[in-house]
Amino acid sequence: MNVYVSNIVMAALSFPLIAFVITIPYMVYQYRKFGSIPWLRTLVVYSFVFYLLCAYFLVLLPLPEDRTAIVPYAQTPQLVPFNFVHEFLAETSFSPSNPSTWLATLRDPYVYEAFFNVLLLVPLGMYLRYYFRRTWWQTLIIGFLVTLSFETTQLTGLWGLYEHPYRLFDVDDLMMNTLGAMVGFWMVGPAMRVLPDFRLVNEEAREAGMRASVTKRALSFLLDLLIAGFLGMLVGFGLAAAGLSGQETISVWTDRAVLLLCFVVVPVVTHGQTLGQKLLRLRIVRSDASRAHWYQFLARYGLLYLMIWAPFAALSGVVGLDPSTSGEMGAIVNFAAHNQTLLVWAWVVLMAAWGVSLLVRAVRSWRLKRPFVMLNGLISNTRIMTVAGVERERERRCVLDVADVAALERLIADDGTPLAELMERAGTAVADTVRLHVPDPAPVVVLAGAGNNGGDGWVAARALAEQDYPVTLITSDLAERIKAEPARSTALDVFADTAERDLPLRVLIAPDADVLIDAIDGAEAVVDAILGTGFAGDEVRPPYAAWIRAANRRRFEGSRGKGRGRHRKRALERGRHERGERRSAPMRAKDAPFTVAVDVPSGLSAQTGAAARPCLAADMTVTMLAYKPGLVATETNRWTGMVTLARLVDTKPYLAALGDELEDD
Ligand SMILES: NC(=O)C1=CN([C@@H]2O[C@H](COP(=O)(O)OP(=O)(O)OC[C@H]3O[C@@H](n4cnc5c(N)ncnc54)[C@H](O)[C@@H]3O)[C@@H](O)[C@H]2O)[C@H](O)CC1
Ligand SMILES: [K+]
Repeated sequence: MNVYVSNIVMAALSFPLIAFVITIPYMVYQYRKFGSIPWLRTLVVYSFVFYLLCAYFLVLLPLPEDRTAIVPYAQTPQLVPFNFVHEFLAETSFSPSNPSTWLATLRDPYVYEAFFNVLLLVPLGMYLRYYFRRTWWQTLIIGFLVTLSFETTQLTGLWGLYEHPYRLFDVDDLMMNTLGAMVGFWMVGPAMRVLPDFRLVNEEAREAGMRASVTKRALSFLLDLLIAGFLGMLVGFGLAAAGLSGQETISVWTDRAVLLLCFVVVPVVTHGQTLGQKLLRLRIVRSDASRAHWYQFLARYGLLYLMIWAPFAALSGVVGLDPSTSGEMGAIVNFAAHNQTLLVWAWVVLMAAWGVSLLVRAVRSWRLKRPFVMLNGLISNTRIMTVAGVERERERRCVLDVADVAALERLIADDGTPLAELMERAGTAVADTVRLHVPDPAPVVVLAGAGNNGGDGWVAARALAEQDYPVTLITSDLAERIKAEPARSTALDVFADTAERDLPLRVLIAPDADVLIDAIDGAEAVVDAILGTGFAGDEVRPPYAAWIRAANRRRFEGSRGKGRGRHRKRALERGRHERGERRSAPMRAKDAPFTVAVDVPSGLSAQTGAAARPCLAADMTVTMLAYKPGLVATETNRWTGMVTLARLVDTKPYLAALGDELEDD
């Protein structure tokens, strides 16, 4: 037992070293993959590393003193399966009918070693299922390979480091370890219902990763400094080889040249990325997310260099002053030389104030979730954004009026991609968004209006049902009575498909309030495909108003559970659930379904951003082809939630054509 404990203590002592080594690569990997690093993942990953360390130490330590040591019992591999059972039965006085022998059995090395061998890989099975999302057979294979790596390391005396094996290769260990991985796999199953789902954690990390956080920028800067330091070292070797190593001025200027290369030349070549930024998917752009010019990179990093270098140069100037060599500047030099302590103190205070102001701005930007802008960024009019953030910012700045979106659709259709195909892609994009936020099949309600926005909803409903999500589609009318095209033909298609392929999609036509509320109450996701760009007016007409209210009530008040239908219905009829319409934004209920609006939240004018009564509040809006003015208007994000763009096609050429067309007008 003592050996076990001391090995774990060893692991705990060496863990900080390993953590130190892996932290920068870990951060770079996470930032590249997700854009941000949730603490939960760090906890899981580092605990996993710690666990592996413990496991390997447990099977490999203690090491023999001497490379040539022969540990007798370890020399012949034990290849008989279940040998430990035979040995145990042969050597023990265990009797099932005699309780007094039970305790002794537990203390028997054959028993507790087998038990520990199972225990050893239980955590591995847990991590594999929970964090790495492996299936049972993958866990079985990985568990076996890990234990095989233990046993072969033992058999080969740490891969030849020792001349003879110093621990026994035992088939029983292989079996017990693998069993342990499987036990862990099964054990973690029930816990996964309460543990956070990492697919959602990842999704949130991706959303948060749109921001160029201070840590991410600091890390990229650190990487750049490391790269510049390394290059500087190479240049230093070069100078030494050329016999120029002693020359102070040359090395100062070569250092500056290296900095110029890393912080100005490289960004010019890469259109705004230093190597560190490239690694972390950051980019230097102008404050409006457009491409920055070379002189802006120069200004940005030149100023930073001055801000860092100048105070130190000034300080060393003051400290190095010699009053006896005073020339023309005599009076000043004399003053500085005689008041050095005072000047150094003034310098310290100034630098401290600068440091504090940096800190305050960093904390402020963190609290207010606004980007942290440094002084040199302000002056050079440059910002560091994530590559994804730049993309989004550019999309947001390319806003199309609703009429222009219609014109764009026509251009695309004329070019051979019909509206029905666009609708197919739009609906699929919405279904993909739902699947990202509700990764396992769960009830979904699709509210589909009678226009083409509703058509997108029909496609999304089918796409989700194809992935085994039980979908309830709510429509005001029979599919054949829909007037808009291609919504009508699409809806008929989906309807026929559902019956033919027996998809889990039920269609409710103009359901009464109770049925509607029950469906929404039981949903994990709601798709709002009621009204899109075709909506006009200050009021949403029935029946859609009631649908929107039901969705908002569920969002802000949570589920009322079953059996209180009449109460809910009356409350609904009295219109008491219009919190979403009030000025102050109410809190989203904890258990509210994920609500995604198709193109624009129903009741919100895509053109003006004015919210009608009622207006649906969504967690996310997937808008088609281009941003519309209403989506970027101030104060509309309480209805839209986060807005993402589904391009559907490469719109660039069409946008250019549209621009020409508009100019001609
Ligand atoms: N941009 C694209 O690439 C694509 C967009 N698509 C989707 O189509 C809608 C626009 O469809 P449209 O048929 O023009 O209009 P809507 O469906 O938004 O609405 C028409 C529908 O609404 C009713 N209505 C209007 N005002 C009111 C009101 N005040 N109260 C109640 N009802 C109202 C009207 O009677 C009609 O029935 C766009 O948003 C996209 O989602 C396509 O998928 C193709 C690709
Ligand atoms: K909508």
